[in-house]
Amino acid sequence: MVCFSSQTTPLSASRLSLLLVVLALTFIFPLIFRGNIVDKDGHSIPPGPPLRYAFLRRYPERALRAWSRTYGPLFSVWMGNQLFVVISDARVAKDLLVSNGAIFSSRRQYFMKNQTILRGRAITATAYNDTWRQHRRIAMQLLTPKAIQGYASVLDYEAHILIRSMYYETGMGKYPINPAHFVGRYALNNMLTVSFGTRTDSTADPLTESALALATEFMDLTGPLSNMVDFIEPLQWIPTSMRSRGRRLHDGIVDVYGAMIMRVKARMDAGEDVPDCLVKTLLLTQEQEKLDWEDLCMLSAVFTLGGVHSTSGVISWFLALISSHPEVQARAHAELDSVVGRDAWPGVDDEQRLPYIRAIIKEVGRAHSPFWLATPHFSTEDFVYNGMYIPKNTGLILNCYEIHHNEEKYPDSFSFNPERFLGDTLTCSESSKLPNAMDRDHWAFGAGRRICPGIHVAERELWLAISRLLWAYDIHSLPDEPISLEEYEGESGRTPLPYRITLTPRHDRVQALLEAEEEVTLMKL
Ligand code: HEM
Repeated sequence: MVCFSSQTTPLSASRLSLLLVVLALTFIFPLIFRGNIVDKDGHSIPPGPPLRYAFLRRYPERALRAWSRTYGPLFSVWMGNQLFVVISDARVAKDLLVSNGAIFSSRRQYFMKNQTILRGRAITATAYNDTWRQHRRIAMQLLTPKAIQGYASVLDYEAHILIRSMYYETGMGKYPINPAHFVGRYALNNMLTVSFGTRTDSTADPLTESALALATEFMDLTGPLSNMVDFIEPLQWIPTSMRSRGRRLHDGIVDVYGAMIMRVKARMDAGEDVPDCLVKTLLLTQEQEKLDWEDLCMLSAVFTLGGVHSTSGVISWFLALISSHPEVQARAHAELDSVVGRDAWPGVDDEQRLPYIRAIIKEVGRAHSPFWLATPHFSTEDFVYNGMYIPKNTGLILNCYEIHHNEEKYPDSFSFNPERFLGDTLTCSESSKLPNAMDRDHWAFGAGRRICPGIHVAERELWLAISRLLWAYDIHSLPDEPISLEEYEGESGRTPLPYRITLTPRHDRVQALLEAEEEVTLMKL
């Protein structure tokens, strides 16, 4: 029984320190260690590491891989007060993100990406609601296979310019180059075409230069697990440099893309025949769709933010990998010579006839996905999966790194081996709809209702660039500059570290074709 007396005795020093320790532990413990949550039927959240984390800055995919080895294909990790479950198995990914897409298709409102930079817009930052449906529907008008036919000649032309600019820039194969600039401009021009019906000859155009700089800053600031400010709320109230960078990026997007929209509007107002593009669609339907100015700016930016680094990153990885795998390259050259020959280069219609080149592209996407953690989904209802509780408002991470290194599906998964995709005749989009998750080629484009809407155009871009680079060149690394395949840069989008290669024209027909095609008619842009 506890007695209270009016006569208090002073606490001894040792009791006081014990009390302080208890108090400190009561408040600090829950900040440091994981919490368990149990539903009304006693199901616990999936197991996971004992600590809470403020951020996982460098190579988060490696930490997730190690944890999945310990805790299994569905584990949980606390980032501050935010619970994430990490999906490291294709079957679990399909069960949750695809079959239960009605529950697992929202987005967490990250402080940096969603609240500060994109302000809940630009499709990718929008919660699973009617606005998201509306914005995605508008974007899809430009991204379906049928819509792509409308600008197919421009994609073809850009692939031509890519091969030709590399040809002359290397002095017809004499000098090495860093390909990043060339593939960056290729992907940028394709996205400028789809978004604004325009292109650039030089990335030195101030607006395009700014658009590229914004895309790079976006990648740097939006890693799903890399920003402490996303997980420690008090940091959001004070003026940190991260917060200022995020705000500057938001303003930059509105200014730069706003100016680009105004250019299109001026052309339309002047009665010019502006080609079909996202911004034309937005301007023509702005009233009917009730889109405000910020909607317009964010929607017009999203293809460049999402579709440049990613596509150019895959092509950069292709060039890095192919230089270090001469046997793969020799086989690709042999296939090209026997199927399309040397008088013409491969086009879209040749895709099914060149299974090895298709396999190379899929293998690059598997071995070096630009987004190892995809873009986290967010749950909008409580759910129990295999006896494990996934509460409403949980972030779901598609751990592509681990899924792409599943030895059952991809034996010897750390080696680059296109042969594993021979016999796969489906596009990535078709493959994502296969009933058996283990049959899907890879998960680089995400999953379920949020799957990358740019998948068709990205596949077309990759095909045109990679098949023609192989047709035109012998691609080599420099003897004294080995290319690192281990290291990455960028926080949310992975690209290889800078490297140089030589591109030696494979035969005389390369120059003949590049010069003959100089007259390629570019759509009136
Ligand atoms: C190789 C190239 C590309 C890769 C690997 C890629 C990958 C991804 C991934 C992983 C996601 C998240 C999917 C999810 O939440 O499950 C995504 C979303 C998105 N991507 Fe791509 N992407 C690529 C190219 C493009 C292109 C070319 C465009 C535009 C034309 C684009 C536009 C978008 C948009 C708007 C979203 C947000 C979708 C939403 O939240 O509903 N992407 N992409």
